[in-house]
Amino acid sequence: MNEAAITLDGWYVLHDFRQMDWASWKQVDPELRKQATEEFVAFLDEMQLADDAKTGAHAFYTIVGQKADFMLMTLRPTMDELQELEARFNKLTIADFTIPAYSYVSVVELSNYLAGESNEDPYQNPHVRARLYPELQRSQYICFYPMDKRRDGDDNWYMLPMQERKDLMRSHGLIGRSYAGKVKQIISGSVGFDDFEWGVTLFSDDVLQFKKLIYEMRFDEVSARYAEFGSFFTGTILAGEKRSTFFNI
Ligand code: VOV
Repeated sequence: MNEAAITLDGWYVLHDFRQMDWASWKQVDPELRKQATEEFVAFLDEMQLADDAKTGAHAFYTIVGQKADFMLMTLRPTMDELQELEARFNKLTIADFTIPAYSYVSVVELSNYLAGESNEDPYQNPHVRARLYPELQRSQYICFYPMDKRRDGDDNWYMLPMQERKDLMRSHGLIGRSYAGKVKQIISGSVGFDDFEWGVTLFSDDVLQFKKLIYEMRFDEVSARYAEFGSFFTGTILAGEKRSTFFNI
C-alpha cells in the first residue's frame, strides 16, 4: 500500500551560493566597480518589491568560511520565475566576478504527518499559507543544509508504516517547537529537483541556537537513525548599506 505522506507545496526556492573572484574584482576600475555594485543593489531592490507585495521572498547573506562568499535565496510561485531571476543575475556585471559555489532547487513543503482531520482546503488556511508562502524575517543569521532520510537495511524511513512515521515526527516537532521564537525553519522538498530530499533553512538572531537545535535533534530518532546530511552553510545578513559595502575594496 502506498503510504507516502501527502505534501502541501508552496513557493519554489533557489539557494544560489557564489564565491567572489576578489582578485579580478580588485583590478576593476573603481568607477565601474561602483556602477556594478549599484546595478546589483538595484536588482535586490526590485526583488524586495516582490517581498513587499507578498508575491515572493528573498534573503541575501554572506557565508562564513570558504564554501561561498554570499548566498541569495529566492522564493517564487513558479520554477520559471526562479530560472528567469537566476538568468537576470547572471547577466549583471557583478556576476562576471562571481564563481558558482553551490546551488539548491526545492519547493517549500508541509507534510500531513501532524495534520488533524479536516474538510477545509488547507491552501486557504492562513496558518498554512504563512508557512507555504513565507515572509522571510530579516534575521541576523542563516543556516542551510540539504538532507535525506536514510534508506539503508533496517534503517529505511520509506519502509516504515505511516503511523510509526507520524509518531517519530511528533517527537521531532516537539523538539522544534521548544525553539519557537529562537529559530524559524523553512523545510523545502527537493525529491526529483536536486541531489538530496530536503533543504533545511534556519533563521535566528542568535547563531548558537542553530548548534543547540541541530545537536538536540541528533539525539531524536528521526535524525539519529534516519537523517543523512549534506554540507552546512552558515552566514550573516547583508541588509541596508551592507549590501554594497560588502563589495567595497
Ligand atoms: C525550528 C524548529 C523546527 C520545528 C518546529 C519543526 C517542526 C516540524 C514538523 C511539525 C514537521 C512535520 C510537518 C511539516 O511541517 O511538514 C517537520 C518536518 C520536517 N522537518 Fe522539522 N522542525 C524544525 C526544525 C527542523 C530541523 C533543524 C531539521 C533538520 C533535521 C536535523 O536533524 O538537523 C528538520 C527537518 C525536517 C524535515 C526533513 C521534515 C520533513 C520530513 C518528512 O519526512 O516529510 N526540521 N518539522
